[in-house]
Amino acid sequence: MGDPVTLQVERLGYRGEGVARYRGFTIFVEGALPGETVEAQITQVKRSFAIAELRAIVHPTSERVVPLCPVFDVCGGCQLQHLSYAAQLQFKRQVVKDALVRIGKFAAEDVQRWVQPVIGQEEPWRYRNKVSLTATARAGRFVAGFVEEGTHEPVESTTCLIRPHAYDELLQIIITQFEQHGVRAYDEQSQSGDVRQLIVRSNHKHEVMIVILTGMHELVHGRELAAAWAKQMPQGYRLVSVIQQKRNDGKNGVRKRDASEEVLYGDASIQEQIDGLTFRISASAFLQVNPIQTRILYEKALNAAAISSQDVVFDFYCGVGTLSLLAGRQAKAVYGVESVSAAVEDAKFNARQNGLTNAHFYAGFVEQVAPQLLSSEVHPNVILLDPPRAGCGPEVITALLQASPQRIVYISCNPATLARDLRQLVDGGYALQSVEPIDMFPQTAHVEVISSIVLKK
Ligand SMILES: C[S@@+](CC[C@H](N)C(=O)[O-])C[C@H]1O[C@@H](n2cnc3c(N)ncnc32)[C@H](O)[C@@H]1O
Repeated sequence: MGDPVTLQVERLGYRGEGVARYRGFTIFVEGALPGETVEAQITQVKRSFAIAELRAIVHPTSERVVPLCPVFDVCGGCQLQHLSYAAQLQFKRQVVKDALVRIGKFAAEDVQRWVQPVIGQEEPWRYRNKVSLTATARAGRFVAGFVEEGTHEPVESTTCLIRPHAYDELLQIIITQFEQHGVRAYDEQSQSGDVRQLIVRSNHKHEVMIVILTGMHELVHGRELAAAWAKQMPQGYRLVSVIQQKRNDGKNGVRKRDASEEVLYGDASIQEQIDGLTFRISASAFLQVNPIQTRILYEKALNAAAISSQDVVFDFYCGVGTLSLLAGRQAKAVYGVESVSAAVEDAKFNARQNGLTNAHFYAGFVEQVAPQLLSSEVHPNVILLDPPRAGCGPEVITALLQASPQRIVYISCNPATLARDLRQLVDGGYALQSVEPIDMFPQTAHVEVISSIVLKK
């Protein structure tokens, strides 16, 4: 503890930190890159690993680049801005391969064959269509930003290179008006103040939704502020919705589900177009955050699913029905399941507004709905899975194995849980055909993966 050490960095850990060996210990050094010799100081020692703080780079790698963001060192939003984009993509492919070998226990030669190169983004900056910023009161000021890694503290910055340029001006307008009207950011210490989170989302037409997350109380001046923002939008942008989401934080900070929503301006939702279909998205509903890569993600997923007009498709974890309806254009029928009830209402509305009468949506947890749906008389040939980071879990996989569809396309944002679930599917009689990683989150350590799985004859 406290020792200064010189380390040879061997690889990147899955969170993008440099990994080195020192006296039998694995040492994680944030900011260090593979192939580098660095000086670091040990700051935490655990049983089998230690954490060290980077002090100096003795020999940098040729893949090191200067991070463009002024707060890259502290902000938890990006982890890889110091690594060339080509090397970021190689790293992400390796993360997927490692998870399949270590967690999925698949043979390295098979994994090498299955895992394709990562599909990168031509312009890997300013790609997000949504930001969720944590708000805090700091020296009497309203601060909102991505949090510092491992803390709840937002990092203050006037810009962010993974969100649209116009958001800089937009957020400045919102925050200035909050300050002028005495709307305060929530202060954890005194447990007072109004705004806990600020969410901005926009679509390809540059229509904007602002969501203000507060406690259960009324937001004083909320409607006036929203109307004022509508008149001050950055050039080319139009405000279409301002929502106050009220949440009651239960004991020990556990968030109770008795949230309510109030429309302070415009509509309760925003619309987005994907591949010729129009989707309504409510404030609490999920939408992929990188619209350019999403089109590729869906195209690859649908190719892997190879849906014909005879196929019955189940889309588990379906959000507002984006993939379900794209699949529904080709299928005999599609059935979507999603836990956020507002998203399910959006999905039903989206089926109607796109004239797709063969799509059906159910609200509930896949763990509970899937076994019922799969034991009913509707038999799926194709199942699409797109779970959150936790993956599907054993009950869902067991229900899938019993239903035995011919094809499963599993979209995952977490290679570790994907590898765990794939192992169960393969042991249950499926064969893994291909694993296509796609970079939905350039500059971060996250990677999205599309896996194609077929029932063995
Ligand atoms: C990664 S998103 C995918 C959504 C959709 N496929 C898309 O591309 O927009 C995962 C979705 O699963 C929902 N979800 C999370 N846990 C769930 C569960 N246990 N059962 C049903 N839906 C769940 C989330 O609300 C979210 O909409």
